[in-house]
Amino acid sequence: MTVFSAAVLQMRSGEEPRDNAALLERLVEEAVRRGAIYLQTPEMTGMLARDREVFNARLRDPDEDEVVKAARDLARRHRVHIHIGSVAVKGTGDKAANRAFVFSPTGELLATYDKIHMFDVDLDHGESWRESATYQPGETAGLVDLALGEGTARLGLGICYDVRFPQLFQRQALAGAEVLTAPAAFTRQTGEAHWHVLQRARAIENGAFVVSAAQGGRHQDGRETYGHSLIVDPWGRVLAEMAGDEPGVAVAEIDTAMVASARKKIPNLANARAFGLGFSGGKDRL
Ligand SMILES: O=C(O)CNC(=O)[C@H](CS)NC(=O)CCC(=O)C(=O)O
Repeated sequence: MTVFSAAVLQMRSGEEPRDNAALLERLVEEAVRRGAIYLQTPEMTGMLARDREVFNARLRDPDEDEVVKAARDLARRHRVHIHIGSVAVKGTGDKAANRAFVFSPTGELLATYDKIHMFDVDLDHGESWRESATYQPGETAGLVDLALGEGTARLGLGICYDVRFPQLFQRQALAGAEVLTAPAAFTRQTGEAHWHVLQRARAIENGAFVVSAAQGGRHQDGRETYGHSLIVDPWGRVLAEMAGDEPGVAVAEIDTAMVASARKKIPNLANARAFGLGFSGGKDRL
C-alpha cells in the first residue's frame, strides 16, 4: 500500500518529435512542481503523423527515438517515474509498434507494452482508421510494480482503444493491478460519446484507479482528439480532469488502500460466475 501524487500530461503532439519533446519537458516540469512522482503522457506522445512519408521518415528504433530518450533523461533529472503512454517505434518486422515505456527515477526502463487491440473502425462523417495497416499488435499484457512513496503500486498497462476491452483490465486486476491505465488519442466524436463512461466503468468494475492521459485538440496532421485526461478512483469518482483539449497537467493523490476498501465493499471480482456457464433455452451451440 502506498500514497503518491500522479499527474496526467495532456498533449497536442504534432509531426515533429523535437517539438513534442519540448512540450513534454515543459509539462514534466509543471507536474514535478506540483508534487507528482508518477507522470503519464498520452498515446503517440512522440508524433502524430497521418502522412505515411512523414511517419516513415521520423520512425526510429526505440533506443534512437528522441522522445523516448527525452523521457528517460527527464525521469532521471527530476527523480520521478515517467510512463510514456506510447510512441511509434520500429518493430521487428515491416510494421511499427505502438509502444508504452515506463522509466524509473534513475532512468531505468522498467517496462514496455505494445498495444494489443488495433483501432480498425469506420466512424461517422467518413472518419476511418486502419491501425493494423501500420502497427503490429502486441501479444502480451502489461503489468509493472512501481516503488512509489513509502510503498509500491502495481500498474496495468493499456493504450487507448484497449479501454474498450474489459477482459484485459479484469485480468490485470485479478493479477493484482491497483492502477489501470489507458493513455489515449481518442477521436473527438468517440470521446464525446464514450470517453468518461469507459474510463469510469473500468475503475468501478475492477475496484481500481484508472489514470489516462489524453491527446487533445486540432493536431498538425489535421486530426482532432478529445482531451479530458482523467484520474478516476476505485469508486468511480473523477479525482482530476483536464477540462477541455488544451495541453496541460492534472494532478491527484492516489492512496492504494482505497483499492482494498472498494473491493471489500463490492467483491464483484471474487463473485464472478458468468464465464463457463451455459445459456438457457438450448442456446449453448449458438
Ligand atoms: O495511428 C496513429 O497515428 C496513432 N494511433 C491512434 O491514434 C489510435 C489508433 S488510430 N487511436 C485510437 O486507438 C483511438 C481509439 C478511439 O478513439 C476509440 O476507441 O474510440
